Amino acid sequence: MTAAIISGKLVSEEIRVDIAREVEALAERGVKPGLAVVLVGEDPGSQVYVNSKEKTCISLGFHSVVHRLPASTSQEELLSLVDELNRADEIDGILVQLPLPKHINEKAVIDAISVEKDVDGFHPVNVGNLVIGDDSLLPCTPAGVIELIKRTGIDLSGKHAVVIGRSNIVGKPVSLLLQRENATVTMCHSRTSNMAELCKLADVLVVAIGRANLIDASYVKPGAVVIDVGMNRLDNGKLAGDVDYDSAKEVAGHITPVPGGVGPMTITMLMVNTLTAAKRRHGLE
Ligand SMILES: Nc1nc2c(c(=O)[nH]1)N[C@@H](CN(C=O)c1ccc(C(=O)N[C@@H](CCC(=O)O)C(=O)O)cc1)CN2
Repeated sequence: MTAAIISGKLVSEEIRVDIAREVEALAERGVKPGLAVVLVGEDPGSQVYVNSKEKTCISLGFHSVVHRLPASTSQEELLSLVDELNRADEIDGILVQLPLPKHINEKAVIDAISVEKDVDGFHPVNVGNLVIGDDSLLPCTPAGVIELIKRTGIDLSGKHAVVIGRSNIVGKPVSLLLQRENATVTMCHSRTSNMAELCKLADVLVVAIGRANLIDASYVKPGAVVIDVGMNRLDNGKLAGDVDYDSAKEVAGHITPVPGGVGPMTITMLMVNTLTAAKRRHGLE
């Protein structure tokens, strides 16, 4: 049996309809959610993602500001812009596109963003709140992963989830969010010796390891939900996930494609966070 495809594109469209409706309701109360995106340098991938964020903001009726700065921008100049955006009344969310040029300390920049406007969910206070289970702005890709699993209708409670990858922006937060849903979570990484054996036990397998097509059917328990967070650009220019889709889909129950799976959810959850931040700032949540 071939797996059901979990389309991040379709789920994104559904969520965006709800967001647009909420934006209309907020407009009646004189509130327009505002997102500021800061891009430093000319990385082609980042330019595409930032353009897409700007377009999505506009299509949803958000106030959108994009600061495109040269690669030569100093850390002080960037911190001064963040400070300005922290104080700007029309801005509810701030996102500094990563990666930043090497001469800028990413942590210093993330730490400078106001916790309430940190729509990336990367600020240490938001990360800490995620760890202790308090309300916080959640990192967009991990939040998108959970949303995609929930929309399969499968209850995560009591399920065994295996997460491959322990990065701060995907693996660790995904594992915390899965635990929040009462899943039993196993973390695998590059030093895990019996990875295939552990993956084979997973009801839900989330792969964020950054190696194209590494996970094939031999890692997948029959009927499992397979979520591929990988985005690897191949020499032929094509995008490949970390999961060998054609092989894994023959064994999995549900699977996300790349492109069109987790990727589109990253921007959608950013819009959800911006809406949440706007409602909170205006006491409307
Ligand atoms: N400050 C941040 N920087 C970065 C983040 C982030 O969440 N915050 N994530 C990534 C890039 N990213 C958003 O910024 C992002 C990546 C991919 C997609 C997406 O829709 N991908 C498509 C394929 C697009 C393509 O062909 O290249 C898909 O998977 O279908 C959206 C957003 C790093 N930086």
